[in-house]
Amino acid sequence: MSANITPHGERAPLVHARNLVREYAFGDTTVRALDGVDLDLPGGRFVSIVGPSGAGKSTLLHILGALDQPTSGEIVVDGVPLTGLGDAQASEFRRRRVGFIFQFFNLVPTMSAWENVALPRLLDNQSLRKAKPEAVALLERVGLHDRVDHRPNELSGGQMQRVAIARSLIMDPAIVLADEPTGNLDSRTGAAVLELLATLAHDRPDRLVVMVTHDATAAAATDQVITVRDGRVVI
Ligand SMILES: Nc1ncnc2c1ncn2[C@@H]1O[C@H](COP(=O)(O)OP(=O)(O)OP(=O)(O)O)[C@@H](O)[C@H]1O
Repeated sequence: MSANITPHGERAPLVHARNLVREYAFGDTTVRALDGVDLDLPGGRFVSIVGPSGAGKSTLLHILGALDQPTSGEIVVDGVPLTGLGDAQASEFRRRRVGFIFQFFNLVPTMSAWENVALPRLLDNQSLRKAKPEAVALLERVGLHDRVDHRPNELSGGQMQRVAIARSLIMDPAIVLADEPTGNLDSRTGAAVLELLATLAHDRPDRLVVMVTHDATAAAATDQVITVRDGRVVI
C-alpha cells in the first residue's frame, strides 16, 4: 500500500509542495531559481512542466526527485518529506521511489536491453538475473518483446527511449520524472513515447508521471500543464 493514503482512507496528493524556494549563490549575487512554488499533484496523472529557459523547470524536477533540496519550504513526495533527508536517505528514496527518464536515454552501451532495464535492481544490491523476468515483462509492456537481447546501438532512438521507460519502472516507483524525453526523437516517435507515458500514468492511480518539456505539442499530450516563469508557477 502506498504511503499516500491518509488515515481516513482519502488519497492525499502524491506531490505536496508549499512555498518552495531554491536559491543559488553565484559570486556576490543570489539567483532565486524557485521563488515560492506551491503544488498539489495526485497520482494517475501525466503532468508537464513548461516555461522559458532559466525559468526553474529543471530545478523543480530535481527537487521532486530528491536530486536537490530547496533552500526553504515544504516538499512531500509519496508521503516522504524530502527536506532534511541525508545523502543516504535521499539516494535510497531516488533508487526505490523515483524513475528517471532523460533526453539522451542514458543506457549502458555494453548491456543488453533487459540488463539495462534490470540495472536499478543491481544498484539496489539485488540480483540482475533474478530481475530478468520482470525486465522482460516491462520490455513487452513498452512494445519491445523482440528486442530483449539487443544492445543500445542495435536500437532506434524511439526503441532506446522505450528501454529507458521500462528501466524507470523496474523499481515500481511512485513518481516518474522525464526530462525532455522526446527532445531527441522525431515527431512520430515522440508522439508514441508520449502516448506510452500517458498510459503508464493512467494505469496506476498511485503513480505520477512528470515531464519537463520545451515542446508545446508534447505538453498538449499531458493532463495538466504547469507553467513556470521566473521561479513561480503561473496559470
Ligand atoms: N547550480 C547552479 N548554480 C547557480 N545557478 C543555477 C544553478 N542551477 C540553476 N541555476 C540558475 O537557476 C535558474 C533556473 O535554472 P533551471 O535550470 O531550473 O531553468 P530551466 O527552466 O530548467 O531552464 P532550461 O529550459 O534552459 O533548461 C537559472 O537562472 C539558472 O541560471
